[in-house]
This record gives sequence, structure tokens and C-alpha cells, in this order.
Amino acid sequence: MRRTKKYTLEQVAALLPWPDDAANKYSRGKVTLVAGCADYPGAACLAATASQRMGAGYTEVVCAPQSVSAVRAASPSLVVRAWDELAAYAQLDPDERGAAMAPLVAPAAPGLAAPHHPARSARPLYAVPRPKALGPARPKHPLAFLVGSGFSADDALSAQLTCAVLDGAAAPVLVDGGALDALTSPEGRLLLRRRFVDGLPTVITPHAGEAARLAAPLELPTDDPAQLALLLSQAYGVTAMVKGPTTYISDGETVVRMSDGTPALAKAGTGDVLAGMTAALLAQKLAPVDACVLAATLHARAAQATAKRLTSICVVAEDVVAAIPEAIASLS
Ligand SMILES: NC(=O)C1=CN([C@@H]2O[C@H](COP(=O)(O)OP(=O)(O)OC[C@H]3O[C@@H](n4cnc5c(N)ncnc54)[C@H](OP(=O)(O)O)[C@@H]3O)[C@@H](O)[C@H]2O)[C@@H](O)CC1
Ligand SMILES: Nc1ncnc2c1ncn2[C@@H]1O[C@H](COP(=O)(O)OP(=O)(O)O)[C@@H](O)[C@H]1O
Repeated sequence: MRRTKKYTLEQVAALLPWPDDAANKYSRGKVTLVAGCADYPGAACLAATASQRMGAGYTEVVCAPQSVSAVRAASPSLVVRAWDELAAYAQLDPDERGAAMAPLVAPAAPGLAAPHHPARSARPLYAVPRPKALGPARPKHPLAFLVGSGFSADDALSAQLTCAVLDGAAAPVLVDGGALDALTSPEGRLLLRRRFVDGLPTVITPHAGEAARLAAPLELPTDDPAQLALLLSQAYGVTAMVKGPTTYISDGETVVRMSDGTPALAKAGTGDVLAGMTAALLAQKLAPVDACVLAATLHARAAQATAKRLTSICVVAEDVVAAIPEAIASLS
């Protein structure tokens, strides 16, 4: 029996992260996006500009070297650099990275069984320098990471970068797009379990095709998307936002149904926008389900508003980013 949870519009509006008078760009939350391979710089541009509009104080993009100039051109206020240092680190064997990775050489037990590793705080220091992109091991300011928008799922580097972020980020991580497939590997599952035990939130944002790929190795039924969100959340130890004409959000106990979208959103790149918005809210300290609910509500409202002007035929993902302020105003 699954429990459904409902948010009133007032409850959603109360989640809006208005900056306080003493805010600075770091106190408002930093988002680091590891996103945008050489083939898909656009996904990084969309997610990053959506993060800025959703209130993150500092949005940084760590992308393929070939994507740097395209992402810089998307917005001068983004901080953009190539992922060379992170990629070199991510491609090291676990034992080359140091004793911190030792638990990964043990066989992964299925499910969310009790961990066979020390808590994160007790883990030893890395044997090689920690890449700057992973942020501090003990963050002073609020942070969140987004990994995978504009990754190619079939590129080995996508899985390596995803695991490096899941392992090294001492903050919430949102896993999207071509990073999701990495979660089905023994290393991906063990890292998710370790984050769960360490109390570090992980959010996944699959569309139906990606959700089916996450369900397949665990033989989870995929016919009911609400149930699928619940089962994926429980099996992977994450908050799951399963996207579609109706979107379902689950923390493994309850399911929230989001049905105010529009088919205007059925265009390439709108999922990248939603991922950037959600990551920005995680960086502004919203709890994972709250961040998903507020982001999905504003995403739907932004699309509705822009479809009114441009028609549901013409809306593109950039229009949804541009309409985020209007969506926020409509809630407040
Ligand atoms: N401008 C950019 O840079 C953009 C970059 N992007 C980035 O590209 C990367 C790849 O993402 P992607 O969604 O294009 O491909 P991917 O998930 O591998 O699809 C494989 C198969 O899955 C299925 N399938 C797909 N969608 C489905 C759905 N809603 N519901 C049900 N099934 C669905 C479908 O299978 P079929 O139905 O054809 O059998 C499809 O052939 C990713 O990192 C993303 O961030 C995009 O965001 C676009 C804008
Ligand atoms: N028919 C529809 N009605 C409402 N929302 C939709 C519809 N089709 C797609 N969406 C929304 O659009 C977004 C598409 O995301 P996704 O499939 O990941 O696209 P992309 O990978 O191209 O960014 C999701 O938020 C989804 O809920």
C-alpha cells in the first residue's frame, strides 16, 4: 500500500527561497554542474541558466573542454571550466585514489543493507589531491551538485565522472540524463548506499526510458509510474522524480503526483531545465522532496505561461528558463 502526499499551493509557495537581507552569493548556495559532453553542450547551458534563475548564488559548470566556449557564451555570469582535472581523477583505479575508496573493492551487497565501511567522517584522506570541482570535504557554505545533463550514457567517462561525484561530493547530488545508467553498476550502487548511510541526499530525475533502464537490472515492474518512483527510491536509496506527462516524486515512503504540466514541455532540453532548477533548490537547503515539488511546480507554470504567449507548438526549453521569474511571481 503506497501513501500519497499532497501539497497545497500555499505550502508550495512557502518553499520559495527568498534571499535574506544579509545574503551573499555563497550563502545563497553554490551549484556545481558536471554536465555537457562534447556532443551536448546545450544541456549544460540549459541546466546552468535554469539554476541561476532558480536562485543559486553561484553556478559553476565543469564540462568537456570542447563545450567550454559554448557554455561561456550562454551566460557571462556562469563560472565555466573544463573537466580535465576531474576526469583524470575519475579515471584512476579506486586504489590509486587512495584508502578512501577501499570499501569499493569489497563486493557490493544487494539492497540497502547495513554498510561494511566506516562513516564518511572517519574515512582517511585521499592519497591524490582532491579535484577542485568536488568542492571542500567539509563545506562552509551550502552546495549542491548536478551530474549527467548532456552526458552520453554509452561513454565510459560518463560513468567514471558520475562515480567520482557521488564519492567525493559532501553535499546533495542530483543525477540526471546520461549519468543515470552508472547507478546500476556495483560501484554506483555501493556509492549510493554509502551516501544514504552518511545522510547525504541523492536525487534522480529519469524520464520513462531512463527509469526503465534503472528498473531492468532489479526486475522492478514499470507499468505504474507512481509505483516505479517509489520502488526506484527504495532500491537505490534516493529521492526519485520520474518525469512524464504526469511526474511522480518519491522518497521511498510517500509519492507526490504532479499533474499541472503541459505538452508544450515535450521538447528536447526541458528535462535539463528541470534538473538545473531542482539542483538550485537543493543548494538553497530545501529538503529533496520539497526541492522536486517546487521545481516541478515552477517548471510547469513557466511552460504554461510561455505557451500562452508562444502557443504550445512553439515553446522551446530556453523559453521555459526565461519564464521562471513569471512562474515565481505567479506563486507569490
Ligand atoms: N541540447 C542538448 O544538448 C540536449 C541534450 N540532451 C541530453 O542528451 C542525453 C541523452 O538524452 P536523451 O533523452 O536524448 O536520450 P536517451 O535517454 O539516451 O534516450 C534513449 C532512448 O530512451 C527512450 N526515451 C527517451 N525519452 C523518453 C521518454 N520521455 N519516455 C520514454 N522513453 C524515452 C527512447 O527509446 P525508444 O522509445 O526510442 O525505444 C530513446 O531512444 C542526456 O544526457 C540529455 O541530458 C537532451 O536533454 C536533449 C537536449
Ligand atoms: N506531454 C507532456 N505533458 C507534460 N509534461 C511533459 C510532457 N512531455 C514531457 N514533459 C515534461 O518535459 C520534461 C522532459 O524531460 P526529458 O524527457 O528528460 O527531456 P530532455 O532529456 O530532452 O531534457 C519533463 O519534465 C517532463 O515531465
